[in-house]
Amino acid sequence: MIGNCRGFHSIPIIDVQKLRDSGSTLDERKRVGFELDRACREVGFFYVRNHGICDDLTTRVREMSRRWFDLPADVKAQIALTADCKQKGFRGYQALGSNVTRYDGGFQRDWHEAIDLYKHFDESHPAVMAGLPLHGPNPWPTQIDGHREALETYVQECISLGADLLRGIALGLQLDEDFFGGSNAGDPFWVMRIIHYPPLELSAAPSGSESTFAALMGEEVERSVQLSCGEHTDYGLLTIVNQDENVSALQVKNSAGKWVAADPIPGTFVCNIGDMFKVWTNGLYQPTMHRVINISSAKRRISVPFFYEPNFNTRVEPLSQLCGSEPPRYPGITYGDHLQSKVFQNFEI
Ligand SMILES: O=C(O)CCC(=O)C(=O)O
Ligand SMILES: [Fe+2]
Repeated sequence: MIGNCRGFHSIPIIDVQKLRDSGSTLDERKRVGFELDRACREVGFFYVRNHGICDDLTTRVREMSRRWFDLPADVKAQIALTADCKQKGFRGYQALGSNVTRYDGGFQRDWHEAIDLYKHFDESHPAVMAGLPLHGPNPWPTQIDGHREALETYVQECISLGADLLRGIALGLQLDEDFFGGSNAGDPFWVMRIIHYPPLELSAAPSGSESTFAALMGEEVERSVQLSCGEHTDYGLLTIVNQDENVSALQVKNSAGKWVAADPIPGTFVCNIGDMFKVWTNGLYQPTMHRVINISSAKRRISVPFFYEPNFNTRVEPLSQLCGSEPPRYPGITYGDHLQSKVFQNFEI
């Protein structure tokens, strides 16, 4: 039951006000759900407007993070993700070039620095005491006044928006409106990456400046070419990206292999679906390949993707109503196992 035609050339913009409005009718929410469902089948990306997160907070999160990345390397290193952190929840700062994108038979270093944060667990939490993988406290950045507080508020807002969007998508899939709540994704094992992409230094890139530039502007990019973030799909359910308003860098691949720009649109977030939707919908929704190339100007770029994920222990399996009479196309998977298999390969530190 594959209903997607993915030769898109643009990314739809969806007004999600009715999903947030406590006075909305089920029919009104279903109408938004149908638009989301169509975007998920045909593109895998969509912009949301009237999402309810105030622009001031969204901008403050980026501006404070920009100032944080300006701090000296030794200060940033105070919250560095080190080999030791792998035992302590995999959170922290990664310097330029320590993050990698894996390809068959190799990897490519991404040209960005970042702070990774996850759902927070105090040291005394039983899951941390028991040594559960990826469970631990967040090393919140505290050097810029108000940064931590802004990030914590922003996380709560993203959880609330993510839950609203997932209720809409559930309706679009003709599932119970609360399907993605409770033991499925009602206690999301969220991830937030705060990312700084300096402009790509083309002359320093491995295959030489002019040919590198030509390759970056063309449809195919050689693996040796340095990218801000290599081509990938996201691991979980739903990603909500807060990106700088004046830089064009995020690109989305359509079925013809063409890259479609997901440029910032003021007042919106660009959102995309991840691998877990592919499994739950038995392939009806396919996560779309995307990459980041910051070459548009000498400007650096800040983006803060928030990943709304299933609960850590959720078993994700193709839904029988989406399999019809066919056997499921994908094996079931426990979200926490999938996350570990991905995260443990992401760093060369
Ligand atoms: O920076 C962006 O726009 C998106 C980054 C991204 O795709 C990711 O971190 O998964
Ligand atoms: Fe991504």
